[in-house]
Amino acid sequence: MQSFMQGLPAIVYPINILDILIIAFVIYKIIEMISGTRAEQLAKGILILIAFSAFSELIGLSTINWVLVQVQRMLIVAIPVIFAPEMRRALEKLGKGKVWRRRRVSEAEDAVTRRIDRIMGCLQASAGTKTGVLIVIARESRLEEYTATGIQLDALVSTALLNNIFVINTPLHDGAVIIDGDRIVAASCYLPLSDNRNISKALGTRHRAGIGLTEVSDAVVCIVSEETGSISIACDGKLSYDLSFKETNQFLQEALVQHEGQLPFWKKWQVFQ
Ligand SMILES: Nc1ncnc2c1ncn2[C@@H]1O[C@H](COP(=O)(O)OP(=O)(O)OP(=O)(O)O)[C@@H](O)[C@H]1O
Repeated sequence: MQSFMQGLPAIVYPINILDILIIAFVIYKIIEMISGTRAEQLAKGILILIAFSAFSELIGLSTINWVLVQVQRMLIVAIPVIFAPEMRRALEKLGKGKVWRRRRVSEAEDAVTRRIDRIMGCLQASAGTKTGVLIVIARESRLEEYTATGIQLDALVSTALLNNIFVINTPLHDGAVIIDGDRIVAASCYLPLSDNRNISKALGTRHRAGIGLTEVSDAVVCIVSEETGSISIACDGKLSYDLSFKETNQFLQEALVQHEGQLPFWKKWQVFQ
């Protein structure tokens, strides 16, 4: 503690305040990122361990303190191994930032609206027949890693084709369809499952996979439940559950048409995909 105090500058310059504010912001973001995940429990456990270790040193319990210090050292090696998937996810979230997004061709509003109508056609038909559906609509984040897990299609988006893909017991019905622009890029794709503990247990893996992808990308994911026929949309790691047709349409319009309109002018020019 004393050495820490000695390390502090005698005069506080604006740069020191900026330094502290950046650290505070990073800690806040880490807490926000791990909240509701397995890592939250681990962080609490480590804090308790550090508190015990400091307390044992303070009152002179040298053997206990030695054990606790060794455990902490061991954790430095164990944590990256145990939490490799979570750390990968956290880095992916970091990469979700605008810096890494690709440039896209801007589309006319009516072309996006027409595509939404075709997707809505499939969602409505599937909700009626209680057919499980998982449709990913790409925005700016790159999704090649996920399209590569499925069967490549490169077909124009149409209600008939989407309906056909999700017919139960057909080769492509399992997994997600990924739409990018006016193309169905792939079907039967595997998406990363969300490990958020706050997701209702009533929702199964289809919903968890939909939410999972939106935690690591800016894609919008439409889900129809096979059990209830209800339509949900996952976006930014959150699920809007049991939406009416009107609400679904409105959500997609806002997420896709208005999103397109909000792009700064330099993003509307395609350079390289
Ligand atoms: N990681 C994944 N990526 C893509 N699709 C997945 C993934 N996990 C599950 N699915 C799809 O979800 C189906 C299983 O759905 P499950 O019944 O577990 O989920 P659910 O959310 O309860 O959906 P429903 O309400 O439709 O039953 C699988 O057959 C598969 O098509």
